[in-house]
Amino acid sequence: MPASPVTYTFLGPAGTFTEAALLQVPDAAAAIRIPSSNVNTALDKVRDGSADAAMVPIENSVEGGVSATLDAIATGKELRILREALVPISFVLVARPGTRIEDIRRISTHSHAWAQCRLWADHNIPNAEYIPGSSTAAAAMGLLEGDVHYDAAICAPIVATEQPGLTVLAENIGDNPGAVTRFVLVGRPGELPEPTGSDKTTVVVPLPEDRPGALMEILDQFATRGVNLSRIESRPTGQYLGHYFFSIDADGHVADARMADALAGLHRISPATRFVGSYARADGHRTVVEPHTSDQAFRAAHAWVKDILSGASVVPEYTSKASPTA
Ligand SMILES: O=C(O)C(=O)C[C@]1(C(=O)O)C=C[C@@H](O)C=C1
Repeated sequence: MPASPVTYTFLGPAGTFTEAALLQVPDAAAAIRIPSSNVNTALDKVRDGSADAAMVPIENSVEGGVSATLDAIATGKELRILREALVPISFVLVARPGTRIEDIRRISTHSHAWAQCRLWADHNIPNAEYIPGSSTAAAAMGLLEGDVHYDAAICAPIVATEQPGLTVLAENIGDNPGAVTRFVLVGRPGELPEPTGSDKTTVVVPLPEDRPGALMEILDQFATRGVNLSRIESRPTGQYLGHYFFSIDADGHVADARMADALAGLHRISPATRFVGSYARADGHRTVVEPHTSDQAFRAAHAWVKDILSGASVVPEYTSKASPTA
């Protein structure tokens, strides 16, 4: 990324959970921040150079993967995930002053937010019709603009705090109190973030067709090299029925020998495999490395093969003692 000025875009407007994620990036508060109305627009701004990076949601602990993001980074001009951010999610119900819960006939919010408040809504506003919104904050701000056909919105508490024109009718209405959404900062290909020992690598692997055991082969590339997976999802490519790609997060950095070897294996099986990034984990968990999959073990193994090719003696001592023919 250029030194300065940095331009970030994010799923907006101000007050979204995505903006909260962006503000975790150390230089974001002082940078130029441009809201985008959806994930595709945000990523296109990165592709065409009008933004240096975009913060977008990728995974929710209740709802799972954010399809719009998974699909957008799997296709089109290549992008790279540069870092991740975790945001604890809690929702409030807001309306214009004077509205009572029993008055609500129509309610708007982002589809992921709605999915996380469904039980609460079933119990408390069972007859309210859901109107999809482009984000939680956009739904709330719509109430202030007046030109909307809904009476209430579900959004982050900060929107209600900063907008005196909104009344909070209910707090903590999420069905899962511990809900967390994972966001990623996406930029253009360039220098990779340094390995930290607590990293994640994201790849997109199109499933080879008409090949029995192809998925098993893909998983095996990670398993035999001791690489743990933290997320794997299949998504349709959109080309035709039955054509899928896998979006995978694996523990470790492409600079780690075992990860590089696993990715090379994926490329052999599925040459259209897309590397989406190696970046520091937000939770700081260190990658567990078995001794036989360490960088040192890979170096020793490669040196051994090199010796074989050069004609050097490569018989380990214990074999010569154990074998009567040695
Ligand atoms: O609408 C927002 O505030 C967003 O940042 C989007 C989003 C999402 O896509 O999941 C982010 C976190 C919440 O889970 C709900 C909505």
